Amino acid sequence: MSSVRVECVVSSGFGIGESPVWDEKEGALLCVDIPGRRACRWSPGSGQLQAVPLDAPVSSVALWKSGDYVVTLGTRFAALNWKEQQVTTIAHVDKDKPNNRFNDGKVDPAGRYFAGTMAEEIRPAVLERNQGSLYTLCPDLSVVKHFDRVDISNGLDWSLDHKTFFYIDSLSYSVDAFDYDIQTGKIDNRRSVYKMEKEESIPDGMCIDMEGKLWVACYDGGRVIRLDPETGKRIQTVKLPVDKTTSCCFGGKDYSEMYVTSARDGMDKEWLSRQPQAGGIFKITGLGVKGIPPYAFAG
Ligand SMILES: O=C(O)[C@H](O)[C@@H](O)[C@H](O)[C@H](O)CO
Ligand SMILES: [Zn+2]
Repeated sequence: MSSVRVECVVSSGFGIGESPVWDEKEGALLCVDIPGRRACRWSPGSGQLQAVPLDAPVSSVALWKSGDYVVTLGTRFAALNWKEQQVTTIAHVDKDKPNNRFNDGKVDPAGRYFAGTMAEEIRPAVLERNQGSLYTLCPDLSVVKHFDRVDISNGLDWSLDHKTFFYIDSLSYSVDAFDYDIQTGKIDNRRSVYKMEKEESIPDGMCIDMEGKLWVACYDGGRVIRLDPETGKRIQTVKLPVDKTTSCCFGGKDYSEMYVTSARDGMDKEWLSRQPQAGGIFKITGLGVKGIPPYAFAG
């Protein structure tokens, strides 16, 4: 058994840190601060955290074949030119729902950008229910809506054979699977593959490893858990020193390290004084399993 080590690598408090993505070309970790309205890039070499301020809550960031990034910003899909700090709107969703915003998003193995929406929260996990939908931004820049009546659209990833799409609507306390058609990007046959245990609290961001197992960040659970979607069993738990763990991805050399984002919003003074690293970014080493590189938007 390798020895698992958890280290706080960025302590500058993210309101809600989210959407960690390893940018291999830059050797850096991308992520966002949703209420802080900034897209961030952290370089392990220099330890430098760069940030691009944006004009709306930014909930996910993805690589783009063009060399720019794509982000979900408010209820828009947008292009982000990092160097020029310039944002261009690509498409607009939920136009009839002014209180909505995008939440988590990720690119599928064919280069489609999947992202879902939710009503803005009154406080963590408290919001108007059923307001969200799941969307895809296709490489031809058209948008497809898969379904609505989502509470908090969250973690997503695809099986290694691309035949299954995994998805989390946080307030269902379940990790779900759909049949996935990589040719068309269509999803079908929804079922639950894991029900959260009480102490695991709310399922949030998620990623898959090289063995096809799922890692889920547990919001208010202070941990990431490794699940076998075939058996529906939890295989491993890694605890973190903060309760509001929001998402995870693999990165670093050969995708052998895991990065975990966290949030500090919704914590009072006393809670924050017990968990001063809340809102930080954590690196986990020694997991003994690697991840896979993120896909880039093909538009
Ligand atoms: O990180 C996210 O995905 C949301 O934007 C957060 O708001 C939390 O998930 C939510 O509060 C937990 O239920
Ligand atoms: Zn999330």
